[in-house]
Amino acid sequence: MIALQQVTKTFSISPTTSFTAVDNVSLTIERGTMTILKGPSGSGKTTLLALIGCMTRPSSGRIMLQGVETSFFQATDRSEGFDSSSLPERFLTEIRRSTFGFIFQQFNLIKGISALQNIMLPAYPTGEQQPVVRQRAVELMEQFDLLRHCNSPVEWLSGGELQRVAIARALINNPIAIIADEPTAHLDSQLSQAFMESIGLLKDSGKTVLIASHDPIVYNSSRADQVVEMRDGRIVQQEPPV
Ligand SMILES: Nc1ncnc2c1ncn2[C@@H]1O[C@H](COP(=O)(O)OP(=O)(O)OP(=O)(O)O)[C@@H](O)[C@H]1O
Repeated sequence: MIALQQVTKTFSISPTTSFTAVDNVSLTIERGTMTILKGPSGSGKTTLLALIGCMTRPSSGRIMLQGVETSFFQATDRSEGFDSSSLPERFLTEIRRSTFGFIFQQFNLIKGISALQNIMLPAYPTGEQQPVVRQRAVELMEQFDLLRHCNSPVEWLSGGELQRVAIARALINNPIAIIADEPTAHLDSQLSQAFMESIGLLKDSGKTVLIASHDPIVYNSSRADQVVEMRDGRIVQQEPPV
């Protein structure tokens, strides 16, 4: 479903110097599987997630997303898929919205608005009818046992509830894939386990899951299908081996 071919991302850090955060990475992620990126701080995990999630463009190499069901996609020869590294910006944005749901470190929920409104937020730019989005958000709140907090400002919620709001928000546009960056960084081990259980259920429902983490609870999880270890922007080990 997701294939990276010799992807490199280089940042200019001054007029004369550049830094290569992701260096010649080739990786295949099958649909409906869970892939964990592990590695020390600065090894390029977040940058690789951003590349896969169409949030930034590679300096070189190709990123292919196949079988993504958007109208744009359907108008294209599906057997060839998309090379997201060569698409114009607005198509990238559309693909990002319809393909990926994002869970960030510290969850990035907006204080002062309700849990329900937080969950609905990623759907606003799609122009979908509000009552339809609201109904879907309510259903997600029910699924994640959050209904009684529908109208609570998120600052009233516990750590576990915030985590479930973040997962529900990532699902509001019914994405094919979930991308999570260090989702357990601020959770105790019990909540981290709970997170992996929830995310494992999403995998069981057919979602592709991609997580960057240096938490052993995540990368040692029995739910992972593939663990990719990074160092200095490169893949240094992959389980199972390719
Ligand atoms: N926009 C940028 N400009 C310059 N350097 C960057 C930029 N973004 C990331 N980097 C550098 O690229 C390297 C990889 O960063 P990245 O955030 O991908 O690592 P990481 O493995 O996710 O680290 P952590 O586990 O600490 O989040 C780091 O040295 C970082 O400073």
